[in-house]
Amino acid sequence: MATVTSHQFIGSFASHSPFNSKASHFPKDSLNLPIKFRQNRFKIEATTASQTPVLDTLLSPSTPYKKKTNEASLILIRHGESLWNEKNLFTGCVDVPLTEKGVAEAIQAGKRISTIPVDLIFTSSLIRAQMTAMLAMTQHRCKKVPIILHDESEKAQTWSHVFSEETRKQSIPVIAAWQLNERMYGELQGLNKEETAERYGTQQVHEWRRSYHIPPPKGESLEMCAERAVAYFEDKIQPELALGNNVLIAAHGNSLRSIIMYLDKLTSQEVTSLELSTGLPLLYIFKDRKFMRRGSPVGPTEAGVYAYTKRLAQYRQKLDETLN
Ligand SMILES: O=C(O)[C@@H](CO)OP(=O)(O)O
Repeated sequence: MATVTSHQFIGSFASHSPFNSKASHFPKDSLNLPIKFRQNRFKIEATTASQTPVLDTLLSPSTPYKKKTNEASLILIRHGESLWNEKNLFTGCVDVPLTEKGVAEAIQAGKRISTIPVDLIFTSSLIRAQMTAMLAMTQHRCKKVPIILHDESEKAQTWSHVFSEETRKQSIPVIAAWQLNERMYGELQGLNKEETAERYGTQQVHEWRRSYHIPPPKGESLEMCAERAVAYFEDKIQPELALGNNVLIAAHGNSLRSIIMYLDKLTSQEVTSLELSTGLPLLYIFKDRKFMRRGSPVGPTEAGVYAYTKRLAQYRQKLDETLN
């Protein structure tokens, strides 16, 4: 698989959001995704001169453009409870914020990962995932500032330029990608889950919610969701891990289920029983091109999580030395 440096990668992100004005003019395919994105699924786009300033702004020379190690951490966090989780409504791609409980969950998740290295953050384009990533990072002991990249236009790049090298070093780039969005729930969006089960039957609704192949009415099946979320992971996130960059992904129940299915090599049958709690971080180590699941870095198991790799233990020791 082709790899791409952080530099190329972030430069190529600008044109990938169907929610930006440029992208909305592209013709759509049967999934209502702009055809351009499907055709480019495995293609890494070259960086153009006009796409570089945001990257120059946010990635300092100390940020690795070249491989520095064969090991990297990958943290996955499902967003904290949203206002529609609280109301038990199908949410999908509807963009609703976190509840107070969701905010607390995101902060708690941040405490759990506060000594795991993070060089790069990916979120979906939905506010609940972005809030979760940002709130979690307020707890990180590295004290770096997560900064959302805005390269949807040349003006957005220029106007968000940071002029201090020192400040850049204290920043973590955040890339928002629609491909990591929650599965599009079609005509179920906004409906109450319990009422929908009463109307269509528990079995039918369970199949819509958890089966791999069966889509909800006019929505995406997990398989369709995986097609864009896993493709994005393989094309854009995995190359960063391969370069030794530590990555945090804040996304959604189903986009993360599809990514975990890929990481853990689950079958379409096994994934039906995979449930993710809101605000619970999961840690993977990417080493020698393999993903090793390390569970959730929390309380009693924390020592175990750190014991898994020398590199994590060293990072933590360095934080202790700097901050104590
Ligand atoms: O409503 C949704 O978008 C999702 C996640 O909250 O629901 P489900 O649990 O059915 O996948």
